[in-house]
Amino acid sequence: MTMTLDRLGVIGGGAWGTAMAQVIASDGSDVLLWAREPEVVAAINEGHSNPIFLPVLPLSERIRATGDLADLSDCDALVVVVPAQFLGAVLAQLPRRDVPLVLCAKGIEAGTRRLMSEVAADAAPGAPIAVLSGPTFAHEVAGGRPTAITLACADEAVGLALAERLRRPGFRPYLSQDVVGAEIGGAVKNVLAIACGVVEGAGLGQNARAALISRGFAEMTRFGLARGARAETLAGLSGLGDLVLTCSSTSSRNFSLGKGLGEGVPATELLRDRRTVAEGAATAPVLAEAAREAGVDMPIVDAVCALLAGEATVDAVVADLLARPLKQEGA
Ligand SMILES: NC(=O)c1ccc[n+]([C@@H]2O[C@H](COP(=O)([O-])OP(=O)(O)OC[C@H]3O[C@@H](n4cnc5c(N)ncnc54)[C@H](O)[C@@H]3O)[C@@H](O)[C@H]2O)c1
Ligand SMILES: O=P(O)(O)OC[C@H](O)CO
Repeated sequence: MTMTLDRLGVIGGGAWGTAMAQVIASDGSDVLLWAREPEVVAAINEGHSNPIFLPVLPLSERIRATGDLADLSDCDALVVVVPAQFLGAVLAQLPRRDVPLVLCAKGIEAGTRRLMSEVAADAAPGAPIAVLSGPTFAHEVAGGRPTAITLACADEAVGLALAERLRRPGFRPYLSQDVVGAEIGGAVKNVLAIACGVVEGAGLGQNARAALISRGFAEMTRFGLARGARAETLAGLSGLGDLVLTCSSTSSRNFSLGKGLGEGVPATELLRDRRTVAEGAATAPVLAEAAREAGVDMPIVDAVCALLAGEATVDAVVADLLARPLKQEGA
């Protein structure tokens, strides 16, 4: 069976939705993007730009924006780039829920602890589901810089068709059938990026950052394996690759949030009135709950939760992490 994937739609006009629309349009394809904010719709249609979420870059004239989800009803597949905590509400409003959905949010739903594929399967039971995740700062991707990413889909043929449709000279998807693994890598790395930002903000040094990336990856792996992920997915682009990226740069909103915490600014202040998303802040407490439920030890994630909740100082969480009982590195 060949799949028709001519008309692609993008749901979400933030930085990553806009960058994905730019990727799709880069071979001359028309793409329709749904944005929640009327000013984003107007800026894309009238000025071919998105000064709110992806400033500076001129966008392709092939991108057309709409504020009405019904306009996407004749799309053959939808790239869904709504932040994790809003995915369920937006998918519930989709006029058509049987076309492939390519999920791009990196997070776990608060309250329900559902992964994004579980949210989508509940909202759109007939839709083939894929996850697109990896080390991909939106401004670099939109600017055409070389990028590799994981495209995970349980149905190998659907995954291949989507990857063929989305690949571009500078944008290379790697295929996987491990949807859960790709999702867990993206969700957990955001929380660990906050921790690395704390290390930077508090001036704890580069040894501490490397230790945190390495021990954070051990936490990601323990949790992922407990949830049925494959080790090679966690060590791939959507896991370790994205962890390294976001733990190394203030281009990461999660890292920047952590940097503020490390400088002593309360989370309430850092998160107040922001328009851009730092997914790790919402995912951290729900990830910690899910880990406890699965009997998985995630001390760095617990430390991030304590800092976000204002329940501990940086000095105290660092001292606690270093004073834990000695253990085997692989345990
Ligand atoms: N920015 C990146 O470089 C990047 C790269 C890969 C993946 N992602 C992931 O993509 C997802 C979207 O991030 P982004 O960077 O595009 O967002 P962003 O921070 O640029 O913009 C915030 C987005 O949230 C939306 N939003 C706010 N309130 C909403 C509501 N009530 N209902 C629905 N939508 C609402 C806004 O419309 C906007 O699209 C996140 O899960 C993020 O982790 C981002
Ligand atoms: O800015 P962040 O921290 O949301 O990271 C963006 C992407 O997830 C990087 O792959």
